[in-house]
Amino acid sequence: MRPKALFGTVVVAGVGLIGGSVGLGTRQRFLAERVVGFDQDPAVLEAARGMGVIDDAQLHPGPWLREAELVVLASPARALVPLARSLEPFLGPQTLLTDVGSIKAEVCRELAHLPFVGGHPMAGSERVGVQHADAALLENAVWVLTPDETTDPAALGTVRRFVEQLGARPLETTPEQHDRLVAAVSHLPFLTAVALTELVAQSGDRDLMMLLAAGGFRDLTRVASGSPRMSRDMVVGNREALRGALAAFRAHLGELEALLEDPEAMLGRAEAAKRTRDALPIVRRSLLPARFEVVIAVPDRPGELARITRALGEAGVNIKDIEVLSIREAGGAVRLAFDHEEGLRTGTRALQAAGYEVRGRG
Ligand SMILES: NC(=O)c1ccc[n+]([C@@H]2O[C@H](COP(=O)([O-])OP(=O)(O)OC[C@H]3O[C@@H](n4cnc5c(N)ncnc54)[C@H](O)[C@@H]3O)[C@@H](O)[C@H]2O)c1
Ligand SMILES: O=C(O)C(=O)C[C@]1(C(=O)O)C=C[C@@H](O)C=C1
Repeated sequence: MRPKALFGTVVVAGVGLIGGSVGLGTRQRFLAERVVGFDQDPAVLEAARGMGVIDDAQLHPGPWLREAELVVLASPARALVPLARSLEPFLGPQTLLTDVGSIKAEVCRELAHLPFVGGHPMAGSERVGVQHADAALLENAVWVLTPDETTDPAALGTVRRFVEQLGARPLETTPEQHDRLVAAVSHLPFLTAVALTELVAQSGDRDLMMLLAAGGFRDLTRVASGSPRMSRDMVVGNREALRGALAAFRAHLGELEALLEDPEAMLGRAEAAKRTRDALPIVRRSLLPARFEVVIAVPDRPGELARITRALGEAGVNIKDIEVLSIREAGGAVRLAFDHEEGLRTGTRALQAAGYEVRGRG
């Protein structure tokens, strides 16, 4: 009784923090019949399979790729184009490609001959690798899509639907506009974090400074704990836009230094900064707490919600919260939260007995 998925086979190429989160979201929300993970590291693939991030694993490109309807490229940015080139000879005529890389102009230019739609989820964490993958990372995140004049509108529509069904919010820009915007809001913050950590690491008072570092230093340097290779690729790959942002930032620092002699003017700047920071939109990652939750595939038929609640009610399981994740033509997915471990176990059994396919939020 599982509704037809959006895709047959989805391939995630590069099963790290972001690729793993895409794989988890795709599986948890029943967006594909099968998720195949492709990575250069066999240990990553083994972990991904163990965590339920992927259904199958592949270490080398090959004829298995012909089945793919969607390939999500999720390696560090400098490897994205070579990775796509290594997969290209094996792709079927129906295969659509997208990516999650932090820079867009170069990858969109180099892959313009393919059915490719550039993408970048504006979400992540300072953690590295598939073991930290979490589908909730992508929920409610702005996900930039960067079509250009070579992009097929139907391909763009398909990738937009995929992103929406993962729970993210697609937003379109050109590849060049994307790279200018993220230079200021993502890449410059990373370089600032590196500079701040260097300042402390190279100080004669390093050990004392590390002890005194409270929220200010920790919040401002958090992204320095992310994948060094991912971050290096991101800033080096966007160096032109980043140079402009760095020049502007240096000018701001210079002005602020001068205002150390002018307390009133400094107060004005601090007040303006507070207004800007406080106006950042609040991102609601998930409606429900991730503990004691399941997602079930629900066919589009009258009375389905009543069947679900009856099955759980008869098993004596209390539903703590319920959320409709996606509604597709043939049905969708519903997330259910229970009070405790026992509710989760009994609820899962009752839903399976009623014929539903149940997935954990793992
Ligand atoms: N980390 C973030 O916060 C974040 C947020 C948004 C987008 N991104 C983008 O997502 C992509 C992945 O970043 P991540 O943080 O998940 O990195 P990660 O280091 O956690 O994972 C990268 C994975 O790619 C694999 N890999 C590397 N080269 C490969 C190749 N040639 N072929 C196959 N697999 C390969 C690695 O083994 C690893 O499993 C990057 O392009 C990055 O710019 C990252
Ligand atoms: O660590 C986080 O919270 C992030 O969202 C990471 C972050 C960012 O700079 O904001 C890092 C790189 C990406 O391309 C997108 C997001």
